[in-house]
Amino acid sequence: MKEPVMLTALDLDYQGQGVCRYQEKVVFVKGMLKGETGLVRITKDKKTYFIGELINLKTTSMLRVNVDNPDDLHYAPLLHLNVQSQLDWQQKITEETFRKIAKMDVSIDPILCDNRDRHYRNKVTLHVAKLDTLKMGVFEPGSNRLYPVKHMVLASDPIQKVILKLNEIFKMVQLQDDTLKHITLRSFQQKVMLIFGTTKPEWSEKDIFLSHLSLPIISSIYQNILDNDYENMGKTSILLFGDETLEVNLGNLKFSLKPQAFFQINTPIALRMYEKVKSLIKGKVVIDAYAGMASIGQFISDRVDRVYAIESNHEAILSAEIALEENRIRNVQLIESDVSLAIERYLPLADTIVFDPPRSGLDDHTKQLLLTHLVPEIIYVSCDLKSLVRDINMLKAHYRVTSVTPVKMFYHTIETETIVRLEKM
Ligand SMILES: C[S@@+](CC[C@H](N)C(=O)[O-])C[C@H]1O[C@@H](n2cnc3c(N)ncnc32)[C@H](O)[C@@H]1O
Repeated sequence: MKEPVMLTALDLDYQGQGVCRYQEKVVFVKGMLKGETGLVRITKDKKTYFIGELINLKTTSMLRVNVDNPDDLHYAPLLHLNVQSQLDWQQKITEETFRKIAKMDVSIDPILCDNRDRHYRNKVTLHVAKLDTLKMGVFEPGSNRLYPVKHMVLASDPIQKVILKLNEIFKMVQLQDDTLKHITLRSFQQKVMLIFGTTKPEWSEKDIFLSHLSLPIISSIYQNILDNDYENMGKTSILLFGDETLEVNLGNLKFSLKPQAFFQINTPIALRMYEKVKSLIKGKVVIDAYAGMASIGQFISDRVDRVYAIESNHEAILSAEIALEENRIRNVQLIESDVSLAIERYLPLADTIVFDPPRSGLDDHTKQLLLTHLVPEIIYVSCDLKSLVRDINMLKAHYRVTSVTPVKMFYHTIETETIVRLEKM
């Protein structure tokens, strides 16, 4: 459709897009907030809905805040919405998702949040693509167009310093070797672990980076060999410089992170989330499933008799072993396995199971088992509302939801984190 049309957004959907109506169909428009009117070009007709592109706004919402660099919206798509409205939006989409997918009216607890909405990310992955020379930036979700990143408002200060340095290198040297695909930066306090993701071990421009990256805040540099095109991290990591691990603290606990070990990206909020999980648990023998470095298992270990922590990533298990030793925790047993393979053996031993799966949620085998071997209590921590509610929809025949707590882990983005407690009926 060539001629732009004037539309008003009636709502803000779960992907942070304005929801308008045109010719009896819904139009999703990125960048529009509820109540705003603007000139929109319909770019795609998808049978049941349209996709529109905002040309300009005629009226703006009181909830809108000024964004200095519009390119930041590619990785922080809610940056133009004030923070209180982001919290309200997350509460609302949590309630709606339960209603739409599971046909459940649940009462939602107040969202767990703090007042640090910028520079909170302790981990950032930037992508590298070859244009005339190599460029470093972010991809717009769902596209392979790279937007160069100079300053990242969500990244921690030390990560930001290293991004600036990397930009200088990209500008100074006309890099050509597209073996380099990703750059991941992890930080804690003033230390940064830098991980170059390459398609193969031979990488001709490695020494250029090593000779220019002499910042005191960089405590380690790794090269990680990618196993495929769609994951940011492969199984093999080669230490090029510095310490093997990045030392981090979570409350009184210490962890030594290896490049692939999962760690929550917003440390103060993660601490509040773990405190909440701990306060919900009533059982004494707990399975920590999808355990990472068994951070939840270790955090709750002083309140329970025994924890079985199940995790499939070998580096995460190695990091967990070191942490258990350092933290002098004796009642957490690590099980290196896929959850779907180990769950059958451990489920009959436990009275609580904590799930914290990746975005895809629980596998069918695990869900079937939960319906035949009823466990008294399930705490489900999830970074994906849809898979969480889809799984609860299946479990609701035998479990009742007793609390739902949204967590503001990812300010200015459409990512959500939620804790749900279920108990056997
Ligand atoms: C969202 S993280 C949660 C980690 C941990 N609970 C925390 O708070 O740090 C999910 C973890 O599940 C692991 N994982 C993914 N698929 C798995 C599977 N099928 N079986 C066991 N672990 C898995 C990942 O390696 C990752 O460490």
